[in-house]
Amino acid sequence: MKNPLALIVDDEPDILELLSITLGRMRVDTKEAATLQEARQLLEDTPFDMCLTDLRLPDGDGIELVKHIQQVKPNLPVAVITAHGNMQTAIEAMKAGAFDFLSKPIDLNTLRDLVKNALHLQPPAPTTKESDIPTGSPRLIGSSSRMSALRQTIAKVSRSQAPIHITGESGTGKELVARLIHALGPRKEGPFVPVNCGAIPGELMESEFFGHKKGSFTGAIADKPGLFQTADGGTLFLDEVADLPLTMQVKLLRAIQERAVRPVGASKEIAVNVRIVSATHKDLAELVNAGQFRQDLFYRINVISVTTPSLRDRIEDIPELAQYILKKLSERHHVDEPKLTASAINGLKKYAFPGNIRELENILERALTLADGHEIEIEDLQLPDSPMEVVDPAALAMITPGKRGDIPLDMYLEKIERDAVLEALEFCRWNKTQAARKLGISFRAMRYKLQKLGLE
Ligand SMILES: Nc1ncnc2c1ncn2[C@@H]1O[C@H](COP(=O)(O)OP(=O)(O)OP(=O)(O)O)[C@@H](O)[C@H]1O
Repeated sequence: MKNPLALIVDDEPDILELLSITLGRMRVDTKEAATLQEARQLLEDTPFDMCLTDLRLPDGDGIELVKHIQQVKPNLPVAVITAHGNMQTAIEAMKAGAFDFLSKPIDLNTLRDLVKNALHLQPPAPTTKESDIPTGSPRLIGSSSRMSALRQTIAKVSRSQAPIHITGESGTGKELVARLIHALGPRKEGPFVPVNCGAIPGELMESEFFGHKKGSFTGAIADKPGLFQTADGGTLFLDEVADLPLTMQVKLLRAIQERAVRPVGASKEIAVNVRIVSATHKDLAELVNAGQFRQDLFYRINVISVTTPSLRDRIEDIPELAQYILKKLSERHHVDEPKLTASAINGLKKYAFPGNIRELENILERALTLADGHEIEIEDLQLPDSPMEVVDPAALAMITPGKRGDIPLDMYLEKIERDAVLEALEFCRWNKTQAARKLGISFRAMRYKLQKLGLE
């Protein structure tokens, strides 16, 4: 089999030599160019598998070459070599289409990882096809133009190593998108490690992220690897990144920039090779303006941004999504898959879905238990008239468990749910994570309930 071929562009002969020897040992052949002009010429008549370019070249800027490659060979993975600590240009290059960067002085392990990643990159797909998605990965349902555009973005960004920030309302599929980006990229054999930044108690945060040495604090009975080490070779998904306290934001930025972490109580740093994907339903730029999120970290994690559309913005996807969810639910509950009547579908299309697809899942799960027969009627959906309306507190106070009287079932159940949630929150001094645990529900489900009940 023929060796892969890399184009290496630098005007420093020592660096070219270092690159060609290292790549040669990995059985990757190289062709060298010392200027932009030479690189452009070689690209015209040689089919390369990857390109590695310095940013400062005698006749121009390496970013120009990145842009040129995006135009003439958009499928060719290109990485840039930057001066030490020059994160700004590294970010600029990734925004222009570079899949990764390497800082000087060149660390050979990082170089080898980068080359392996480049050569593993899948042939590009204009859209993510079912066949590209490894079995067991979640599916992204919806044929609307918004979803087709999202699929194309996922296919494109999954090939890059650049940090991705996903924004979108609650329940719109941000974690699902993060999982797909991982599953379609060169790190798919590595771990995908999701972490809910809002759910880790402040005092444990450093040790959770970076690990700790035995005896470094009371309760540290053994060495423990942190999330960065667990995600080594794969993707670390920072969900609800806006909830990170400022002190932790500084430490995180350092770990991302240095590509190394120091476990609590350890004297040495450990190198980690992790791709960062983050998400939040909050407006990070606004939090930066308000001084609640560090601008430097914002720039570092938001190199490429992806937005998940709300369900209201893609109503046409509701029938397909609803049927897909019903199929999953019926399999899980071992019942026949029911069909939605036309009026049920109409009802769903008119509903505002503040909790998006997660709310659709909850509505359908409840409907599946309520419906008798093979059809789900609009009544089985129990759609609230005004989803986010906060119920009159005086009316709610009249409701006591066990005495429903003439009170509509929905309102009655909501009151009981609200009381249970409030009781747990008060018991746990409004610590949502502990309250969720006490109620036996996930943190996500808790957040959804708080929003639904107007308690946030
Ligand atoms: N396009 C889609 N097709 C199929 N299922 C979807 C789609 N989008 C979201 N889901 C499902 O909806 C649920 C919520 O998605 P997910 O947890 O990814 O949302 P999220 O935006 O990360 O929510 P949050 O902001 O609350 O963390 C999951 O069960 C997910 O599988």
